[in-house]
Amino acid sequence: MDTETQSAYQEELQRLERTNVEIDKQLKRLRETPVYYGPDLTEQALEAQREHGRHNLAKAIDEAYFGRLDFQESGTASPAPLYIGKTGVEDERTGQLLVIDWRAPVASLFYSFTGGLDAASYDSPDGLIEGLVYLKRNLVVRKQILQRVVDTYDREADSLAVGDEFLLYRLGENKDNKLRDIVSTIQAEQDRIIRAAKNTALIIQGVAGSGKTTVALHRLAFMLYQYREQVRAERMIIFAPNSMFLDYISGVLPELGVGNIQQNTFTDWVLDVLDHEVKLADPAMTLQTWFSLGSARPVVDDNAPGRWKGAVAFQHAIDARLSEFEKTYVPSDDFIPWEGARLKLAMIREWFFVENKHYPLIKRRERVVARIKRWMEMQLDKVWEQTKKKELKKKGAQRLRTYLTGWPEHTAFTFYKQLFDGKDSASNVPGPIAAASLKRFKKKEVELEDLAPLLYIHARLNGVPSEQLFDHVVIDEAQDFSPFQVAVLDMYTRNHSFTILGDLSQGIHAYQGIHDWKEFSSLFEANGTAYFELDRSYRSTMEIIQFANAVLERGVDNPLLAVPVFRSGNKVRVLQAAPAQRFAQIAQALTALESGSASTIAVVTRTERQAQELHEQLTAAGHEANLITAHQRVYRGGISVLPVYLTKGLEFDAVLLVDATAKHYEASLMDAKLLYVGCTRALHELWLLAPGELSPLVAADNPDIVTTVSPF
Ligand SMILES: Nc1ncnc2c1ncn2[C@@H]1O[C@H](COP(=O)(O)OP(=O)(O)OP(=O)(O)O)[C@@H](O)[C@H]1O
Repeated sequence: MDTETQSAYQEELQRLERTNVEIDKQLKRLRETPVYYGPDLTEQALEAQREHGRHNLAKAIDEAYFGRLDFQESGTASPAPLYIGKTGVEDERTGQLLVIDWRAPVASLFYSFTGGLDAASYDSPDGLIEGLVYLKRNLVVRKQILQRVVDTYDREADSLAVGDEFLLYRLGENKDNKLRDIVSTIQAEQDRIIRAAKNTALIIQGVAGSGKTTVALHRLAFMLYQYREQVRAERMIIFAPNSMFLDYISGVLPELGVGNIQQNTFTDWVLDVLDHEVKLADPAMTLQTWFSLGSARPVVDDNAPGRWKGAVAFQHAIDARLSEFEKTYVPSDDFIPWEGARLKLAMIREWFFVENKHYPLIKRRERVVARIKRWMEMQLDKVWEQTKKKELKKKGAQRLRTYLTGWPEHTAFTFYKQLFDGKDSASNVPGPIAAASLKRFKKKEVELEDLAPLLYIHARLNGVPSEQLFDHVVIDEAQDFSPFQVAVLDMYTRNHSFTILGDLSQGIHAYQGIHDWKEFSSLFEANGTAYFELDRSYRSTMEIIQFANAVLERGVDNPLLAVPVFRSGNKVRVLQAAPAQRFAQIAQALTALESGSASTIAVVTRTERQAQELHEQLTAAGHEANLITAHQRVYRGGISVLPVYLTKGLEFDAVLLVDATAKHYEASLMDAKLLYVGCTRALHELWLLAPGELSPLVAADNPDIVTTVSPF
């Protein structure tokens, strides 16, 4: 350590000790205060405050803060150090802020400031505050101990740019089985998204590893801080592609001190709302079909069932059918409960179409039927003779039952099925889709692409109760969502408040997902949506990113390429072998990677069946590995064997991509995206094995980033 670093370290050590003592003192006092369980409302509110304090201080006690920014606000005499942490801490005696919550307006300077001598500014509740930044310092504190002090900007120093040194140190670390928070190194372009206004449908196109998932989770934590009066955690939701992915990201929000946010898949959420009236066909079968090899794979175009049923045009067809249905829903006759009593059709229509117009269809029916019953009661009141009255009452009830058979009580599913029976010209469902759908519906089974239309019909028939409305919705891997899915989610979301994120280059579910973000933005008012692009990739080394970019360039027209953060590592290894050597080569490569420093390793196959077979072989050969299939709910880390399409969203220290051959990855758009997804999962090491002719998507001829030399 040079003298300057030494003195900075000493200074920070003393300051940290003072802060730790204060946090300790406050936490001790709060823990010693008996918990109030009584009925007094004021006491209850005070107890809630104390509990909040206990929770926050317990978080702050190990790691009080991670950053320092010296800022001189215009009009003040000297710079003041601001310490930024995961939660704010106040000196009880002086009221001075010892630690500033990373979500507070002033803390945004720590992230948005990118260097230079010019004035910096941030938005505060009192307007724009301007001033000069003198120092930006990163601090690593673990269990109250100061481990590292790194100055990333110093006004007095030679270089005035904010340095990447600390970021690179964090990116170079190994990963375990959970995604982590990034509060100490949020980048300026990510911070803009995290702090974007609430009532907007935010659409984010971000390259692989650009931090989309991480940023979305931080955005939720920010919203709960900034808009605490308007949003509740339990009314916010994250939609992710599968349960294993949800498990993988489940650590971030608690690390940020946020609990109770719903995390779900679109499928499970819809099935719940529909009260499990239908069940989903095994998604593993769907995946196996769409990810089968070469010519076995069905054609992906706008007539693929997912694209067709996910289109806004289908929503409009359903709208037309619902309007038609509404017009003809009410029976066409007067209601005659018994001779001598007649309820005119005009009256029933008046109740249905005028008086209850604002209710959803099923509710309207319920209200009108209740009204008819009340009308019958009134007619019966006019009859004095009790036996007669009883007889008429029975008859009336019977006739009402018959009358209502012409007025069926539809569920979303019974209504939806009709669209496919060929009698309905408005829906115009292509023959093959209708036939396949009806076959499934007989078993009360539906596919993923049926869920949005079903929920839409459900909402139109029954309305959306206010307790089912979300305050904010995050859709991760949104390129795999259809416009219809987003449109129906919008019905369940207050103020169109969305964070929609994904990467078109990773659109491997093109048979159901979008091809352009405009398919989503056109669903919202022009001034209610904002679009961001993230093109820097933080996950992988420079070599891996350049290699993966080359894969994309070979298979995709005008690809969105990732810009690597300058973190250099080992070259990507591309090793060829004879087909007969396949397993021996995989086993040797895995053993070599296991002996390195990687904590998490993925062995990536092209299909699920290959993953199962390889897992068996590896286990028999003594490797301890977890097989990941479409049904997996928990991600365990260590060595995972999985098909390439299930690696989406995950990351591993090392990736061993087997079967990188021409047979498994053709020169096609879909295969290029698949291979790109597989390659971009690697943080530090990427190895590709090709037992046979090398895939035309793989460029092994750039010696700066690729080696073909076998280490074994
Ligand atoms: N500002 C940052 N500081 C440190 N690490 C970061 C930062 N941004 C992203 N990362 C890291 O980069 C990796 C990728 O992040 P994340 O999974 O959120 O990206 P993504 O865009 O959702 O990726 P993909 O689309 O490829 O699944 C994670 O390990 C994350 O911790």
